[in-house]
Amino acid sequence: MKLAALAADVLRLPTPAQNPDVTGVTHNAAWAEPGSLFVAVRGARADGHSFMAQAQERGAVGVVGEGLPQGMQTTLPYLQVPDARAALADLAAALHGWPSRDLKVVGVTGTDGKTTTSWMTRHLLRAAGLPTGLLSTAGYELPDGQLRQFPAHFTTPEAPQLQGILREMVKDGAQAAVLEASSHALALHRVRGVEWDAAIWTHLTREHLDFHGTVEGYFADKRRLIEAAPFAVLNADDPWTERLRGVAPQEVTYSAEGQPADWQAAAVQQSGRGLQFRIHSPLGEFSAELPMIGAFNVANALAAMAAAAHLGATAQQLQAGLASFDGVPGRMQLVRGPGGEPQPRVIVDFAHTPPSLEKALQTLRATTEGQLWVVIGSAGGNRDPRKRAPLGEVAGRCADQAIFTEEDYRDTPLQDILAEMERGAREGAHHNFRSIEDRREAIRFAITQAQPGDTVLLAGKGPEDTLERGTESLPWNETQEAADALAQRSH
Ligand SMILES: CC(=O)N[C@H]1[C@@H](OP(=O)(O)OP(=O)(O)OC[C@H]2O[C@@H](n3ccc(=O)[nH]c3=O)[C@H](O)[C@@H]2O)O[C@H](CO)[C@@H](O)[C@@H]1O[C@H](C)C(=O)N[C@@H](C)C(=O)N[C@H](CCC(=O)O)C(=O)O
Ligand SMILES: Nc1ncnc2c1ncn2[C@@H]1O[C@H](COP(=O)(O)OP(=O)(O)OP(=O)(O)O)[C@@H](O)[C@H]1O
Repeated sequence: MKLAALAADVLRLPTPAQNPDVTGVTHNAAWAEPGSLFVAVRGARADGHSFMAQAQERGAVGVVGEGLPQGMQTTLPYLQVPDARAALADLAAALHGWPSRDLKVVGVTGTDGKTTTSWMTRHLLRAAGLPTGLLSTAGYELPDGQLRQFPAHFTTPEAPQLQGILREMVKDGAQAAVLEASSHALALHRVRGVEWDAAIWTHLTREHLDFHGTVEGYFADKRRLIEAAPFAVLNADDPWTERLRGVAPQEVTYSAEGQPADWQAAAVQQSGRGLQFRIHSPLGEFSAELPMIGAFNVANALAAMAAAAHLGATAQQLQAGLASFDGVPGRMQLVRGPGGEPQPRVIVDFAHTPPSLEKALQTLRATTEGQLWVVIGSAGGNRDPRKRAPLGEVAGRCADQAIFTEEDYRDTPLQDILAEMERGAREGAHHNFRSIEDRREAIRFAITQAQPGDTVLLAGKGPEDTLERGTESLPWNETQEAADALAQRSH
């Protein structure tokens, strides 16, 4: 597009004196390419104007900003706007041809549950026959379902990356997209320029006050998603929902806790294999099976179903979709075994701090009839060495059997890490542990020794695809390792 057209049509500015062709837009000078427009953002740490020269060297053909700081100049055409981040988002959407207009877009916001609900929604939409893309903390997916990563990883990336990914989804045949919208993204206009079809609200608790200042500020930023959407899916169990009612032109509510709502869950049962419950909904009453752990996932499922139903999914499709949901990679992920004989339950989770390990083990304890096993290591290199002993203590205290093993020890002697974990367990007067250096062997040991009725938690690696051993980086797939060990058990 020509700079003059962007100035007039997108930024509502007078025609600039020079009129180069613009092929893209970026806020990061290091990412500028020949033909880029560089948006100089005044941030908390830097003023983007300091990087105009770098952007120009890389081929930028113009600069957009809120005004040149005193003493700074550029030979590039300079477009002055009232809000640089808003301009960045509008330009990105325009240069990518407003890809969200070609998609049914569902946004998900809230303090917890965004990633899980996004994954579930995209799975339900696919189960209903809609090729669907996904953008979440765990990466992004085109309709082919393969998880991809992008540089400078965010939950919600800056507008140029986000609009580029939406365009890629459209090119690959997506008809729908699910986007996790973080509060930072909403505050910093990263999702401005996305035309939503539905917005999901999970719930709100105190978080990120360093950035948003107050809970009110945090709420106001998150509320922006509901303000921008034509249809809202609101959590009747969350007190903040009272202040969201009537904000979107259309809305439905959901409740997993017996509140009056359009989508309700009743008779919730948790077992080792997942959740069972009844659903009362505008599509009728039906039963659901969800192979996930954690009662909060009932609420996430209701939200995902309400959004998918709005986009056309039927009750049957929702029911089948929930039953076949594989969870989010590496987040309390239930590993599917070979079937047939009873097996211990095996879970892969990325918990790698003492509090998250404790929470994961407590959650699993509630549905474990037999013994609870944990396989856990602690990273080396420049990673915090002070958590090693507390991890050992938590594992010893909260599990019946703890196996300490390697986890990306890098250049730190593995023996030192294991000795610290053992010390933590011993000082807590726990002696139910053993160390097995090789992670594969440790996993096989736990899974082959565990009995049906036991649970084995493989903690720390989650969805990571490498294992760092000294200077070596080995390909790694924890879920596959677990599935292989389960298969070996049944031979
Ligand atoms: C609080 C926040 O989100 N800040 C983001 C914001 O920073 P900022 O406005 O202070 O920008 P800055 O670093 O001062 O830089 C100003 C401008 O100069 C540019 N610059 C800067 C340096 C340079 O060498 N070259 C250059 O061009 C920058 O690209 C930027 O446009 O814009 C930057 C550029 O995109 C982001 O890197 C930065 O993310 C920081 C690193 C961050 O940690 N963000 C996290 C908190 C975040 O966004 N998290 C949420 C999820 C939160 C959750 O729910 O857990 C997310 O969506 O990922
Ligand atoms: N609906 C919910 N209500 C309360 N807690 C939840 C809910 N859903 C998930 N959680 C908890 O929050 C943790 C993170 O879930 P999830 O990854 O889905 O959230 P998130 O909002 O995407 O957070 P992040 O962006 O940090 O990944 C889960 O492991 C679980 O403990």
